[in-house]
Amino acid sequence: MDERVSDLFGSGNAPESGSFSSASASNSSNSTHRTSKSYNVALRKASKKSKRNSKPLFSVNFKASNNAPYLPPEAEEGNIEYKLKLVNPTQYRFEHLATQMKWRLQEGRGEAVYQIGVEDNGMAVGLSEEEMRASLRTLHRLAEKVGADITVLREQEVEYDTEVPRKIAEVLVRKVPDDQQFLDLRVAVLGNVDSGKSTLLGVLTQGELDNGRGRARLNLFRHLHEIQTGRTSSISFEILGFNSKGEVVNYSESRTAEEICESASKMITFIDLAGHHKYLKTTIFGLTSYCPDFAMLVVSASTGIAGTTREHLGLAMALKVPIFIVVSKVDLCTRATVERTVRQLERVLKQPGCNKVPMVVGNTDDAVIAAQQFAQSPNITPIFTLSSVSGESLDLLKVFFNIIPPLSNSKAQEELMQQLTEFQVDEIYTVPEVGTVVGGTLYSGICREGDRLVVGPTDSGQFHELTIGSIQRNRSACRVLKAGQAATLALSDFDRSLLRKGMVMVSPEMEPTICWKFEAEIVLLFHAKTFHKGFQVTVHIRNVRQTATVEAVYGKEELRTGEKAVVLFKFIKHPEYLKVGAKVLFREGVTKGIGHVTKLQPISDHHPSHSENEDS
Ligand SMILES: Nc1nc2c(ncn2[C@@H]2O[C@H](COP(=O)(O)OP(=O)(O)OP(=O)(O)O)[C@@H](O)[C@H]2O)c(=O)[nH]1
Repeated sequence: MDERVSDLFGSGNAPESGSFSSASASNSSNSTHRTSKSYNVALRKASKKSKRNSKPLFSVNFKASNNAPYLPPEAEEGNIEYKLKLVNPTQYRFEHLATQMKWRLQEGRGEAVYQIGVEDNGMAVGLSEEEMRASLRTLHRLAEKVGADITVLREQEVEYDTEVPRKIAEVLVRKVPDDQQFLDLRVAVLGNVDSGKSTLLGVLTQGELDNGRGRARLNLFRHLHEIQTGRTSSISFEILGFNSKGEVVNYSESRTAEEICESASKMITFIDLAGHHKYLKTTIFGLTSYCPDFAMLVVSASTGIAGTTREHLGLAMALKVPIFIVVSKVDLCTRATVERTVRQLERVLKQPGCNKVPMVVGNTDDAVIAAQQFAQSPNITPIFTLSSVSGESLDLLKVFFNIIPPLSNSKAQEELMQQLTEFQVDEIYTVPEVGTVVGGTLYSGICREGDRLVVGPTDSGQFHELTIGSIQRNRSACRVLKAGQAATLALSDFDRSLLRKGMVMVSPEMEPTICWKFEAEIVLLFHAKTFHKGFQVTVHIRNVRQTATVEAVYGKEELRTGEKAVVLFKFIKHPEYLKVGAKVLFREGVTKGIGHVTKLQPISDHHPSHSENEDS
C-alpha cells in the first residue's frame, strides 16, 4: 500500500491548487484526443513497470513502421491467440483449431481474442484482402463449431515492404450463453454529487438519452426522497448486457432483467454509489463489500475535480480497485473547458500518490486498446469524454465495456470454486410469499438450492443452521451460484431477526474464526490531529462495518498522516468473522486509514457452536 495516496485525502475538498495554469498544462498533453501513437509510447512505458499477467500488449502502432511491426510473442496461457492465416484448413487441422479455440475461450472465461495475420513470434506480417476474408470465414466456422460468435474489433494496415496492402485483424470470439453462466463484471460507479452518474447509467441501461433535466435517472431511484431531491442515497444495481455478437442487450429491447440475462453472454453490473459526502459510508461499503472488478469515476466536464472526486479516487486507489474516468456533460461546455478538465485529471493522475498513466479515448481503436491495456496494467487509466444528452462518444464507452476482460482467469475462478462455501450477507429483505431473502456475494465455493449452511456470527459468536431455498441472479432464477457471483437467496421461514448485514453464510465444515479483537497493519491517510489509543473509528472489512476502539498502537504513542503502524482494534457491538490478509478501511469524520488484517484474537480456543434455529 502506497502511503502517498494520502495526498489525495489531505487536500480534501479544497479546490485543486494551480489547476488550469497554462504552465502546468503545457507539461501535459496538448490536446484532449491524442492519437494512438502517443498512447502507445506512454502505455509501453507503463506496461513495462507493471504487468498484471503474462498476456501480450497490443500497443504496436502498425502504421508508424516501415518494416514488419512486432507484437510481443504469443503467450501460451491466457485468452489471446495469434494466427498467421486460416485459409482452407484440412479437416484434421480444423478439428485441432476448434479444440484450441475452446481452450482459449476457457482461459478467458468465455471470451478470446484472435490476432489474424500475426505470427507466433509476434511479427505482424499481415494478409492480403482475399486471405483475410478466407481466414475470417474459417474463424467464423470454428466459432460456430464451439458455440461462439465472432466480432472484428479492428483491422489495421501494416506497412510492409510490398506493393500490395496487407492487413491484420483483431477479432473477439465470445461464447453463446449457456445455462445462465454469462461472464459477469462489476463496476462501482463513483463521482461527486450531480456529476451525472445515475443519468449515465440510465442512458446505458435503458437505451434512451437524457433530456438534461434528469429524465434518464428516474428509472434508477429506489426511495421517495431520492425522487424528490434527485440524489442517490442507497446502493442500486443496474445491468448492461452484451450478446455473443457484441451487441448491447438492455431494456430498450428487453422488458425484464430475465430477458436480458437470457440473451447476454456478458453482463456489466453497475453498482451506483452515492456522490454526496454524507453518504460516504455507503460508498465505502459498496467498494469494500461488493468486490467490484473496476471503478468508474464520473466527473462533470463543467465543474472538473470538485467535491468528493478526489476522495473517491483516493478510496478506489487505496482499495486497489482499477479505475477509469468518464468526463460527462461535454454538451454543456466548450471544447476548451473539456480539455481543461481532462488536463486537470491528467495532472492529478500523474502525481506521485497516484502514479497513473492517463489515456484519453478519442476513437473506436483507442477504446479497444484501452480495454485491453487497462486489463493488463493497473496503472493505465482510460478517460472518456461524453454526453448523456447528445449521446456524443457514448459508443466508445460501450465498445470499452464490450471488450474489457475479467481480471481473474478461469484457473483462479476454478480454485475459488473448489474452496468451502462462503456467502457474504449484504442485504436482508422480507418478500411476500417468499419469506426471508438475503442478498450478497458468494466469496468462495458454489451454492445450490437445498444446500445446508450456517449463518453468523450472532452477538454471542454462534452460527445458526439454515437451508437455501431458491436462488436468483439479476432477478432471474439460477440453479448453481459460483464463487464471485452476486445473488439473492431465499431462506423461506428463517427468522429475519436472527440476521444482520455483515454476517456470513458458510459451509458447516468451515469452523470460522470469530473475534472481538484483531491486529492490522495500517497507514493513516488523513487525520486532523493525531491518532492514538482510545480513538474510535468505523471499520470496513469486506462486508463488515462496525465501530471499533483502538486498543493499542504498537511501537508508537500516536500516528500522524502518512505514518504506518500495527494497531489493535476491538469491535464495540459484536464479534465478527474475519480473515488474515483482508483489506481494512477505517474512518471517523475526516480521519481515514487503510491497511490489512495481520492477526486475529479468536473469541475462544474452541470453535464457535452451531445452534438450531428454533423458528426454522
Ligand atoms: N446537459 C447534460 N446534463 C446532464 C448530463 N448528464 C447528467 N445531466 C444532468 O445532470 C443532473 C444530475 O445528474 P445525476 O445523474 O442525477 O447526477 P448523479 O451524479 O447521479 O448525482 P447523485 O446521485 O446525487 O450522486 C441531471 O439533471 C441530469 O439530467 C449530460 O451529459 N449533459
